[in-house]
Amino acid sequence: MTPGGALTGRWRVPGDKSISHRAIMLAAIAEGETRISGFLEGADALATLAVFRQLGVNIDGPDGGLVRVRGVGMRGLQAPAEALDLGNSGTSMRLLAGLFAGQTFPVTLTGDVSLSRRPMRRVTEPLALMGAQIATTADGTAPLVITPTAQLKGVDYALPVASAQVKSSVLLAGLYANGETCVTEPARTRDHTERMLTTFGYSIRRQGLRVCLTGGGRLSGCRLTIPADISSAAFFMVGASIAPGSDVLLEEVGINPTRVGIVNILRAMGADIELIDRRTVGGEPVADIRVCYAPLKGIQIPVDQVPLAIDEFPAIFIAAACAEGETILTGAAELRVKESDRIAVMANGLAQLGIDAEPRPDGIRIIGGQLGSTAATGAIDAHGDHRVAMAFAMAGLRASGIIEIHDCANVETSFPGFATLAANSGLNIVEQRV
Ligand SMILES: O=C(O)C1=C[C@@H](OP(=O)(O)O)[C@@H](O)[C@H](O)C1
Ligand SMILES: C=C(OP(=O)(O)O)C(=O)O
Repeated sequence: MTPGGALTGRWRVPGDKSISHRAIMLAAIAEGETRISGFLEGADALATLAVFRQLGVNIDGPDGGLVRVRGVGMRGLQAPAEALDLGNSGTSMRLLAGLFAGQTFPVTLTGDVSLSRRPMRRVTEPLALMGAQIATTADGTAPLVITPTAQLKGVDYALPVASAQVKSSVLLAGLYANGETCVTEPARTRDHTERMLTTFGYSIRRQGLRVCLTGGGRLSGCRLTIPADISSAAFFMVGASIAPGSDVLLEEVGINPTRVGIVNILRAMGADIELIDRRTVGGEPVADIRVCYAPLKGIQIPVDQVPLAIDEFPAIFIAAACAEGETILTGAAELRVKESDRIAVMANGLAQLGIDAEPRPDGIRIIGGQLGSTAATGAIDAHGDHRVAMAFAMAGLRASGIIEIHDCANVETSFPGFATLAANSGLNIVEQRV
């Protein structure tokens, strides 16, 4: 990365990762065919797709974001010949643990080094309350070995952490359980599972923070269009906000209210963001997002925005480094159990660039205004975390020297083609494969 530049132009970032996973899962167990467009052809979503092929589901594509799934119905999945490797994808492992808990065959779920370190008891414990039998390592991590149970039973579960993955895991198991399954969240988290179940014709009841469904129903294949991923758009929203002269239009981005923390937080910092032509695509609200450069100021990030921006904090920390004054994040301990410990890894990277960043158990304090004014240059270790790598790429717009980002091949998990798109939009970035 050589310093400087501005972002300009209009483009569509790849499809939403969370929605792509769910589209394949529900299409596979639906009756009839589902045609999906806008599917994310990134490693995480492809891992979910490959799993269902191993379970005997006939899937065409992806081809230019188009996927055709011939659903096998609730009871049509077949035993896989070997363990299912989910790579780097926490969403795949946690949601599939729920979906597979109610099957009649055993399944083993494995992942890469990062995924094998992440906590899985948050799903195995509520699933055990439903009668599921899932073994983890002594540390509560993958591999997950799922042994079939005669019949799952519904549960009324209060989530201890605000996690859409845990909520979704329990709801997917609930499809196979006797009676009603209810989940109550401590704070609203992304609701793509609930929306998509509705799109596939499954009845969901929501009251405030509580969502319920009754097991034993069926899903009907449908047509789905997946919006562009706001979590991928976030890097360009931050890049355009921090680089003078920037003016970008990000097309057809999902603006589900459970995902718009990045817009709310950047606006509170003074960003110039306009949501244009709001409409609904595939059961999800979308808009074109225009972002122009504007000077940012540091803020205390409202705690209620944390679940709504949970994957965007690496990018937000770069915005904070460029803002005037200090930014404080609290209530975000979950960041420590993502693909990397995003508080520690980001604090180390910011320190490497000469920025004062004080990590805390549940957040961080960042003193802004230093990027560009210090000898902001150096080698950053992304620790294999796609979002850390892309966040530091955007820092290049304001750094005073070359930034080298190491261990960043996993960018492909959520954003295939990121470096090319970023270079075409004005970032001075060169990809080197080792
Ligand atoms: O349900 C989902 O698709 C996701 C939920 C979030 O995880 P948690 O449920 O652990 O907060 C998020 O970080 C992840 O990238 C995707
Ligand atoms: C946390 C993330 O994904 P996952 O949990 O699916 O690995 C992410 O994409 O930032």
